[in-house]
Formats: sequence, structure tokens, C-alpha cells
Amino acid sequence: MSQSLPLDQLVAACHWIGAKGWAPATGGNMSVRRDEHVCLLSESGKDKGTLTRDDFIEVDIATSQSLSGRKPSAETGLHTMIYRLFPEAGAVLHTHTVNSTVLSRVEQGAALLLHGYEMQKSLSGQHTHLDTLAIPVFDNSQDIAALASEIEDYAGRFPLRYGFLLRGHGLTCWGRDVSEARRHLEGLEFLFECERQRRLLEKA
Ligand SMILES: CSC[C@@H](O)[C@@H](O)C(=O)COP(=O)(O)O
Ligand SMILES: [Zn+2]
Repeated sequence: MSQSLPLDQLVAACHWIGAKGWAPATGGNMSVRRDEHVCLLSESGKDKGTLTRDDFIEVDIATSQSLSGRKPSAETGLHTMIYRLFPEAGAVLHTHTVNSTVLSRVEQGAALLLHGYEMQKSLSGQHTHLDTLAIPVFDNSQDIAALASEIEDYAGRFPLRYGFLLRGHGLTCWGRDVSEARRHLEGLEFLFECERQRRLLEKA
């Protein structure tokens, strides 16, 4: 059986995300690393659930510039920041789910703490529900360059793995390849759903 190309895997991931309802309207953006210098990023303003290979644009990782003149995602600077910070990152998925949008607003602290869930082990390198997993929450901003530099600065001081939340906006997560990025997205989204339910029930 022939192995599908990373871009085909990314297109399939976009359709899966769309079917889950995790990228409503034109929300969300996705990318895959082509090599050390270039990534392929979704075109801005499209429905990410129906993308094809032609909807991905070559972007220079060092400068965040499109190589073709076409307009990649408004959040290109967050993807390129991740590829620069983590040479092992091969794919980045950004979604607008209800859980990530709401929890990131309700959480007053600088991170969403996840503890006691078996599904924490869906994230690479996590081996027990007894650890506390911190997913940082950054205030949303329309100034993507400033946001990227804030997150880069954070990563210089604290561990940053798997992904981060933007308050009232959504989740951005990554993995070594599309398959690992998908697993991290699905695992984190499950954990967010559990955490939302737990907070609701414990309040009652
Ligand atoms: C529905 S508008 C959402 C955008 O502002 C943005 O947050 C987003 O995720 C999609 O932007 P895009 O430029 O299409 O990649
Ligand atoms: Zn977004």
C-alpha cells in the first residue's frame, strides 16, 4: 500500500476537523512542514473543512512571507513561530471549538491545568494520569506578530509542549507529523470536554 504524502494527510485532517465541527465558518488554519525552510499553510478565509491540495500556500518559515503572493492564513506568524521554535514539529492544527473557546475564557489563570485523566496519555511523553499537564492560555490579540513574540518569550522560560490556547479564540497544537498533531488535537479536545463537564457538575 502506498503511503500518502504529508499534504494529502493534512487535507484529510482538515476534512476530519470540518466534520467534527471544530472549524466553523472560516475559522481555523492548518499547516505542514515541507522542509527546514518552507511550510504549506491554508489560504486565508476559506472553509477549512473542504480544502484541497491547491488551497495550501508555500510560506517561508524564517520571514512568514508567502512565496507565491497568494494570501496564507491571518495567523501565519503563529505557525512559523512554532516551526522555528521546534525543529521537530512537522504539522500545526488550529481549531475553534466550543470547549477551547469557552474554557479559555472561564480560566482566569495563565494555564489550564489538567490532572487525573487517563486521556492525558494521548499526548506524547505523558505516562500517567497523576501528572499535571499545563496548557498555557494567552490573551487573544489581532496583532499576530506581537502574540507570536509573547509565546516565543514564554517558551524560552517555561516548557511549551503540544499546544496553547488563545483566550476566547481556540487551540493551536502541533506534532512531529500530521498523525501526531491529529492525536494531540483529539486528545486535548477530549480533555477540554471532560474539564468543562467537571467544572459544570462540581458547580451544581
Ligand atoms: C472566522 S474568522 C477567524 C479568523 O480571524 C482566524 O482566527 C482563523 O482562525 C482563520 O483565519 P484564516 O486567515 O482563514 O486562517
Ligand atoms: Zn483562529
